[in-house]
Amino acid sequence: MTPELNDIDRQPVAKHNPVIKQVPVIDLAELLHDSSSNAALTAIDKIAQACKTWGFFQVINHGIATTHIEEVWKQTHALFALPTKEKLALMRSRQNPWGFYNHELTKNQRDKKEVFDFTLQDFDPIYHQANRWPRQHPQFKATMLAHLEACTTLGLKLLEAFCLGLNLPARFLHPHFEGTHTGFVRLNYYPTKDPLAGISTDHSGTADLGIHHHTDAGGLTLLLQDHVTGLQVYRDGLWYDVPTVKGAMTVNTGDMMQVWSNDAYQAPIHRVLAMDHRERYSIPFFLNPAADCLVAPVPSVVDAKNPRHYKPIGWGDFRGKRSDGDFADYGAEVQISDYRI
Ligand SMILES: O=C(O)CCC(=O)C(=O)O
Ligand SMILES: [Fe+2]
Repeated sequence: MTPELNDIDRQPVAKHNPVIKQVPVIDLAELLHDSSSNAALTAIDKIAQACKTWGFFQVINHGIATTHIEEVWKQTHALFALPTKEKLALMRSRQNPWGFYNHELTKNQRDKKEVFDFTLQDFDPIYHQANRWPRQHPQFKATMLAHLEACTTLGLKLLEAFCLGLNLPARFLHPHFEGTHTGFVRLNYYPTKDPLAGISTDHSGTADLGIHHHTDAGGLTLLLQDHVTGLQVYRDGLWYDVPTVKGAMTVNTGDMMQVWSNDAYQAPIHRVLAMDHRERYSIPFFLNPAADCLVAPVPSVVDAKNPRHYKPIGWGDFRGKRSDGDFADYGAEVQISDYRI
């Protein structure tokens, strides 16, 4: 499929970078310790404000141990350093999206990256498939599953702040997630060389970006970035760099949060530049609702002046279609705009 001529990815990069000043770095210490304290209320306010503007913010003192994060990075580097043949043995398929992939598409264009995806062990109510794990690194599986769990705990805490910011009870959305969520972790590797160089394949379209522009499909995303910049967010016709902050996790809202909030919160359009000089790694965790969840604007955020903007979206179906589009070109990728009233 030919990309649209007027592609968002061809818009200019901002000369000044207000993201650095405006995407807040929010200290979660008080929120995690005593969510009714004044400092926690300030943090909740900042989170809601960020969700209504850039859709991005960074969190520090997020409760995930530095030693754990270091181990996650170590295992991530080791995975992508495996010989190509061994990575290809972990390759995902259309039926089973878990494992390695080196020619992922975003909006039907090939990304210059390699990825490795996994979900909860023995719980996959959308695809009913098993995780793939590398035999060569026995510690990998335990480290990664611990990471999924740590991110889930933090993600559910942030979900409370997201709800409070919409004047909903803190745990209003929890029934769609707790014990039933379909979240997953992705390891991203952006090499300087095209990952398909030297591999014979019919997927040879140019990969001119690390990830082409997209919004994340689910509730919210918790991202570990390494020290190499490359992530950019799109706003009003311009692209802005999202800085890397040592020890922080970068958070952004996803499509389902935009739908629940009836557009009060924005799922930001973002992308990653192609790495030409320095390789880059990142590790997003996508907190996604239960497979059978029907996502629709929350009644209390809708009124006569601000009617419902979306028809209900069956999460399992939406996610399945998005993952198909990542795998291969099956026509236009599904978007929440397809459900707009
Ligand atoms: O690599 C990054 O910083 C962002 C990755 C991302 O947007 C994604 O995997 O959806
Ligand atoms: Fe993303």
